[in-house]
Amino acid sequence: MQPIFEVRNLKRAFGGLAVTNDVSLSMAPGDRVALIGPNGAGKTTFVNLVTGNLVPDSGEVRLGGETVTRIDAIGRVRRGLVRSFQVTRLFLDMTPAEHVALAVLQRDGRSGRLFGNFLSMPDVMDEVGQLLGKLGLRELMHRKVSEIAYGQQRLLEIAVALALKPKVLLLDEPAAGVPQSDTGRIEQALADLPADLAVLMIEHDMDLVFRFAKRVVVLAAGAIIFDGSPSDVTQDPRVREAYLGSYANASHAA
Ligand SMILES: Nc1ncnc2c1ncn2[C@@H]1O[C@H](COP(=O)(O)OP(=O)(O)OP(=O)(O)O)[C@@H](O)[C@H]1O
Repeated sequence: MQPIFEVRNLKRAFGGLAVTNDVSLSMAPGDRVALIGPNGAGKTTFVNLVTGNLVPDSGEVRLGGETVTRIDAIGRVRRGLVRSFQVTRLFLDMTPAEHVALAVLQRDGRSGRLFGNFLSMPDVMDEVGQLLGKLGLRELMHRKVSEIAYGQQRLLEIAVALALKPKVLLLDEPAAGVPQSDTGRIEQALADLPADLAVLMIEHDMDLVFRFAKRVVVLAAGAIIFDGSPSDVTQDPRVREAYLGSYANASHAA
């Protein structure tokens, strides 16, 4: 299958430190990939380079066959490369319905109407209701974000990302900070993601990685040291040395 997403020989250094060191990666529609690696391995920097929040020193990012390396973050979102909205970027005084409605309007290029009463636009609100319903947030759609639980806020991040109709979704630790009792709902939301969506998830929780991912990519000191199946990753000596050594002593790798 043709890749929907490709990174070729991406490099970025800070000072003398090569934080992204010649990284190449490709994903096909429907892929479920976990990106793991020890603290400071360069995962966040890699995602920032991919989304257009950071500029690489060299290399290429391609989306659906088009080179997007020089296109800004908003242009990449328009082309279907979406990063999950972070809880820290949700507006506490706004409701889930408002967040998702704004994303729908932005996606459709109708953001000129942002200041209109979009809550009374039936086409928008039908979609908002459906999306929030799928994530179990329908009952809470008109509550303030500040009044809903942290796990529900994290589900709202996913709803906002899905409202943008992504082709490639980058999820940054979707279950981090969520109490154990609520992680099942996040996992269910991940399991229910559209089948043709390519998903790259950064995750420290290895149990979640093994349940979600069909493929695991390991980054260490800015370079990919493993790209293969979840069953092989634990056997790989370089991975064990770089990463899983610390995991062996804890149920959740840090
Ligand atoms: N803007 C910056 N200026 C200088 N150094 C940076 C900058 N951003 C990141 N780094 C360095 O790059 C390295 C990789 O950081 P990065 O946050 O990408 O790693 P990470 O794998 O996401 O780590 P974690 O799992 O802890 O979030 C670290 O050594 C970090 O200090």
